[in-house]
Amino acid sequence: MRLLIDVGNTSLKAVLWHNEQAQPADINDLPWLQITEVIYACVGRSDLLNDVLAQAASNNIICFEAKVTRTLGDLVCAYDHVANLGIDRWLALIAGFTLYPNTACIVVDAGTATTIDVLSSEGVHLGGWILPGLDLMTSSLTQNTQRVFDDGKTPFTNELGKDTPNGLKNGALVATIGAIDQAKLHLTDKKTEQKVQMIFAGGYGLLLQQQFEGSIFDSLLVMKGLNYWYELTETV
Ligand SMILES: Nc1ncnc2c1ncn2[C@@H]1O[C@H](COP(=O)(O)OP(=O)(O)O)[C@@H](O)[C@H]1O
Ligand SMILES: CC(C)(COP(=O)(O)O)[C@@H](O)C(=O)NCCC(=O)O
Ligand SMILES: [K+]
Repeated sequence: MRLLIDVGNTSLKAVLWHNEQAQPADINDLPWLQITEVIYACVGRSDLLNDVLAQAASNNIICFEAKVTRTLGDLVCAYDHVANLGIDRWLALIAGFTLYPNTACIVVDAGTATTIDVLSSEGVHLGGWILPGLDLMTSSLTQNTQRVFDDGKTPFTNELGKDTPNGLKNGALVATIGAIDQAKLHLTDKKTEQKVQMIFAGGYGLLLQQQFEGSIFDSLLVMKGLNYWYELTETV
């Protein structure tokens, strides 16, 4: 089985991949005798990987770090400086392109930051945006104002705010929804009326997905991308 690790800015996630399925992994108690390789991606603190990579080395298990490249198969990165694109964004795009071939996609990964990436049906990454995640949007306001406060229990909804906590929370949500709506404008082709698949991932992915009809939430999107990255890269 394969150990897949995704280090974000809030948390490190690990799964064991076996028979085309993911099972949760306890990073402090790994079945090293059954692990064949470690594939990892990191946009957060790389020192969080020190222990696990040292354990892999002492078990003679090979480790691969996923990196962004200009192309991967038919997928083409929008950035000129490809190394600057977050690897988690590239992996989510790899997964979107593989799971929805020949389909234009909007890929949203809503964690510490919310990233929105636009992918043409041919696999051309047209670019994207980086927004503060919902928690960062609200905390930046509560920390930099005297009177804007959160009560820790008000949910994010798309209603108009009628007190400070729901003005704050709902403002963050609708700002994010509005940005995702803007992404659609970059794919709309009146002549072909192409289908656009919206794909959500990350800690706030399910909440955002519920705002868009016909969209999907895939909590394993980045992990699937890691797996595809390895399968598409290894043979080259
Ligand atoms: N059910 C949930 N599980 C995990 N994180 C959640 C959940 N709901 C909201 N969050 C928020 O999502 C963020 C973490 O998302 P995640 O995608 O793991 O981030 P990152 O990839 O940046 O580490 C945090 O801001 C957390 O508060
Ligand atoms: C935008 C991100 C911080 C998102 O990270 P996350 O919210 O998953 O922790 C990460 O993809 C990143 O560091 N990107 C580098 C900048 C870029 O993509 O242009
Ligand atoms: K993210």
